[in-house]
Amino acid sequence: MHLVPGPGLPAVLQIARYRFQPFAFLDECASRYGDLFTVRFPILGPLVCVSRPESIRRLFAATSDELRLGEANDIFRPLFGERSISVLDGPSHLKLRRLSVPLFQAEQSYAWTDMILEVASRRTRRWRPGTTLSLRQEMEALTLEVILRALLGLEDPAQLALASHHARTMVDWSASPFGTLLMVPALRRDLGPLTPWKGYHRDLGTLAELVMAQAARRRRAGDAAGRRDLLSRLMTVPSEDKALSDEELKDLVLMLLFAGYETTATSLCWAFEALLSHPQERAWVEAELREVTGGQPPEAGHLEHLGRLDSAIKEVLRLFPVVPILGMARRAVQPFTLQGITFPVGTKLVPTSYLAQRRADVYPEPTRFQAARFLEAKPDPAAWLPFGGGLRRCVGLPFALHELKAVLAHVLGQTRLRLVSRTPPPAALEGITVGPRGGTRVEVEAVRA
Ligand code: HEM
Repeated sequence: MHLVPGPGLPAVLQIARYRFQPFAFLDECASRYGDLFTVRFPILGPLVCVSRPESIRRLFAATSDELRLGEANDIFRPLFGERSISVLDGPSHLKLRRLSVPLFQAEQSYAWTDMILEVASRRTRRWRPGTTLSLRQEMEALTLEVILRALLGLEDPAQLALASHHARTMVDWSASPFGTLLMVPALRRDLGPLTPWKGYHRDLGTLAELVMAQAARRRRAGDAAGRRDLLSRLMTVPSEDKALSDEELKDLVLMLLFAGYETTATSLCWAFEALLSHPQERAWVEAELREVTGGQPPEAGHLEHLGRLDSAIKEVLRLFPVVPILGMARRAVQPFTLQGITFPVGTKLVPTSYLAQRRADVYPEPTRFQAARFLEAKPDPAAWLPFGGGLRRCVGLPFALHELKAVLAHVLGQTRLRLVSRTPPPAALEGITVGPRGGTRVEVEAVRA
């Protein structure tokens, strides 16, 4: 298939560069080939990376008769489930979106603030001054607990620990050096208990059983209608024609779990990397936090007054989008024209957030971390797309922004942390997201509450 130029390296070397140096790889491609180029990855094939805002606007405005993300994600079908929102297109995809988007709207997400702050406070109280810790591990444990409680209404510590264990090991399989093997169709079979396919599906199966057991408990108790966890709310959708089958319910809940915690944990790591290595920006954010909370642990009512923190979070997501390419491709189902080039049916086009968000023609001093950048300015959806856009924009966006804010408000206000390394870490693809390599190790200097 003739596409726009791109690196001539063999596909396995391109995926290796993307895995170990994703941002550097994309920067090099953009400086050599401009704002439209093709990368080639094994199994996924050629991906045309798009970073000009007018072109991204066009991708996001496309209907499912023009571009399809589910078809481009076909490879993930055996990993996420046949009925998973990420692999569907057209009416079946819209049905799941119509059901799930309202669950995460801003007012709904605010209802979880006390729970999120409680989890953050309980976990940070365990940190001991003088010790070092990996914020990646801490933030993953925190965001996993938050999503399990919000999704399944799990409160029992033993059940939470069991569900966390299986969710964590399932992601570990895909993050391990052998995880790439999950993508190779020929290896997608049971080759023994220690192989990725078997291990991944064992954990996925256990989580699926846990979800369905929780759903069965709600049905037996007949109390789903009165509960606010997302599983119960998905089980009690208002009209018959919208009701989910058990299979749809399971795949949707597992997808929300899968999509909803590592993304947030990795974004938190980038936020700590950025704020802890820019003392002036951090002091600017913390001054407002102190003024609003009086130095006390933040409460739900405080968060709406933290405009500086909102702006800093948007700036972190601009510089360090955790999903820069994989999972974002749209497959053309009819010839699709961009920048005067007509791409044939089958072309996979990717809105490339990392490059779009660092364009000098949109953002002055594009590589500088400026916490105040979005204080007055509303981001342009075609140049600020850490959550994607159009028909496929992240379902959990308001929840994720709110969780990031609550956790950062608590940790910045109630602890004193110092980055162990003074050198900014390179990015690396770990799990399903691109995060700071090395796990963001910090020394705990003080913990207040
Ligand atoms: C900082 C945290 C997060 C980031 C950066 C993020 C990013 C993304 C991105 C880039 C996409 C693809 C969008 C596209 O292709 O246009 C996506 C899709 C999705 N996200 Fe998130 N996400 C985050 C948190 C969450 C949370 C908390 C949930 C739910 C609990 C969630 C659920 C989903 C779902 C279900 C989709 C698929 C939407 C569809 O295909 O229609 N995400 N996310």
